[in-house]
Amino acid sequence: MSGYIQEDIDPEELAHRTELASAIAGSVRDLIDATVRTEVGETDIAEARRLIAAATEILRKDQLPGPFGIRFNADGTKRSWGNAVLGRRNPIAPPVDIRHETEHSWLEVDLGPQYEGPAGLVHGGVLALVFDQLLGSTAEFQGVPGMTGTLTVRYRRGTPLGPIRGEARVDRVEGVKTFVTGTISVDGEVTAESEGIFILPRWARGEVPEAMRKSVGEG
Ligand SMILES: CCCCCCCCCC(=O)SCCNC(=O)CCNC(=O)[C@H](O)C(C)(C)COP(=O)(O)OP(=O)(O)OC[C@H]1O[C@@H](n2cnc3c(N)ncnc32)[C@H](O)[C@@H]1OP(=O)(O)O
Repeated sequence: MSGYIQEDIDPEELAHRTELASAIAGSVRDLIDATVRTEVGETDIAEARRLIAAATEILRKDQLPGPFGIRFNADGTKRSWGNAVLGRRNPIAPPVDIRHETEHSWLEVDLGPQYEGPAGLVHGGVLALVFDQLLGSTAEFQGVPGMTGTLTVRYRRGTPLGPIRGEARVDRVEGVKTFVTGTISVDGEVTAESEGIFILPRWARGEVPEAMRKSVGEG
């Protein structure tokens, strides 16, 4: 499948590139937050836009022709830097670090004002986004990966903006389908529950490419 690119980079160089990716995405994330919450007037907005346009021009000097894709080293170390949830170089991504334990996976992330839906609460679509990645990565880590076929979310109560915790585990595997369940909670109280059915697509049946099997160093 296109978009999966083997690109062996030695650890020192990779650490350096990761630092650069995180730094620029962090700056833009800060800019997004500042933009959502700014109260400055027309003159400051005009000046800010001029500086942002100048920064954009610098970044445009050398661009990929399309999306980042998923890049991996021969040892399986994976980079999903454009990913909307995990992406180290994607300012839209919170970004999330998913931790994998033997039986379950989890994440903790602070969702700020740029993820607002109802006043002061996280947008339901953002929670679905987080669930999709958390449950999908959980299936992948357990060696039963798939594309999201169906994702259901039950919103039990509003999720306040701020720190959230997500947890997920594989419930069962039926042929090419992996059923994963998860929760999002705030201060120990579950605010949303989800079930995902992850299906190993026809094109990946047979041998699952190693790059898709394990979430090693993703994001
Ligand atoms: C290997 C890749 C790892 C990547 C992990 C990244 C995690 C991130 C999660 C995502 O965001 S993925 C992006 C959002 N999802 C998609 O874009 C998926 C788009 N849909 C498809 O590609 C296909 O419809 C899909 C792979 C889900 C199923 O197509 P197939 O042609 O492989 O399914 P097939 O017809 O062979 O059916 C296999 C089984 O799945 C069932 N099935 C098919 N589509 C389903 C569906 N949508 N929901 C639930 N079950 C479904 C189907 O009934 C059948 O059940 P049984 O085995 O019991 O007979």
